[in-house]
Amino acid sequence: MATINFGGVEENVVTREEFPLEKAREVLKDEVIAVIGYGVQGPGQSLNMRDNGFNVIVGQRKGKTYDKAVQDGWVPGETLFEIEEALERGTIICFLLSDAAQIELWPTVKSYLKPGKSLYFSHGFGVTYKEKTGIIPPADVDVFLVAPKGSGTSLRRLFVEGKGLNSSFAIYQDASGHAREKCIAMGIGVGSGYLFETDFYKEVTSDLTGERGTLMGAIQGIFAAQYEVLRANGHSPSEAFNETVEELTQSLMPLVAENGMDWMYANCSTTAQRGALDWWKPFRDATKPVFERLYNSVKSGEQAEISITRNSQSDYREKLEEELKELRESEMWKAGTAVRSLRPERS
Ligand SMILES: NC(=O)C1=CN([C@@H]2O[C@H](COP(=O)(O)OP(=O)(O)OC[C@H]3O[C@@H](n4cnc5c(N)ncnc54)[C@H](O)[C@@H]3O)[C@@H](O)[C@H]2O)C=CC1
Ligand SMILES: CC(=O)[C@](C)(O)C(=O)O
Ligand SMILES: [Mg+2]
Ligand SMILES: [Mg+2]
Repeated sequence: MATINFGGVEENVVTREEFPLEKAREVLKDEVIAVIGYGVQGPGQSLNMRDNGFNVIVGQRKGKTYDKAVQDGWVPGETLFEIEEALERGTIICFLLSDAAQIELWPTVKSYLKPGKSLYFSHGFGVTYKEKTGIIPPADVDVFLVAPKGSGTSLRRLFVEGKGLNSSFAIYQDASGHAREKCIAMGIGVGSGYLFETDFYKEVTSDLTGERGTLMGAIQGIFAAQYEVLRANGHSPSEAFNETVEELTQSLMPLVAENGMDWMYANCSTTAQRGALDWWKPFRDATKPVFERLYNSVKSGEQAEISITRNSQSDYREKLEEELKELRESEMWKAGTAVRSLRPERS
């Protein structure tokens, strides 16, 4: 493992240089990797592994996503199966159903986990909250996770562009004595940039915090707050949207991604820099109590409970769709649709 200094703290990470694809292929050469579920992570991970030369099959119940798998080149009866058949054939079972659906399917999955097989997750959820999920793997299988730090959609896109998403990895149970190398080989296979080590509990608590926080929840909250203030003060939707979202995603965040916050600042006016440097701390102080409340709610298991209860309801998809529609049809995001359609490359 390479030891890298992350802002003063040394961490061990696995890079593609030290664990090249050929090594990953060698480690997994006798394995049949069964990707169960073809939602968001399923396609990204299975297609990347297939293109990387691994022996991959997909298990998906019939329906829209099954059809999508066929369109993506998975062949019924050869590389695409009903879930139970894929579970039977697979030696590494990648449990990539939604976290709530994993609970329902667990008894079935468990019945196929013969000694020597491996159980792979992309989230620490099921095992960490085992009192709520009932997911308790048998002692004679390897259990590990690789959690790409981003959407399965980006995992695939970046792979196709020759780039990668960073992933965390963790070993929960090493029955064979080879869990670690199998896990890292899977991480390389799915198209990770570098891999950093964690445990199931830390993965799930940081992940639930991140997606509720700056990655998804907080960002929408802060966008909405600024947009509303601008609109209340007479600014047009176009002006408010551009000054809240479009400039961030199109101009400034790519600069942050490339070289960090200070570099983005340095590429803006001194007027902007003066203001940003004065205002970031008040925003930090105002939101920190909310982040603390969020973290405590994750830590206590409350967020997992909500997620399981809500996402296990039979009409959860319709309800999610209603809430997404409310966002989509808010003035801010309708303005966004119009703004995007006017981007030169789209019009
Ligand atoms: N969405 C993402 O990009 C990310 C997801 N993860 C984790 O990866 C895992 C998979 O998540 P997603 O890809 O988002 O899942 P998803 O919500 O897209 O669902 C995956 C599949 O589950 C199937 N499914 C749902 N209910 C079922 C049932 N009762 N029986 C049989 N099949 C059923 C659906 O047909 C779908 O193909 C989760 O543990 C998630 O936390 C981790 C990182 C990012
Ligand atoms: C994309 C990702 O990593 C998330 C936000 O944690 C998720 O989809 O669960
Ligand atoms: Mg995540
Ligand atoms: Mg997540």
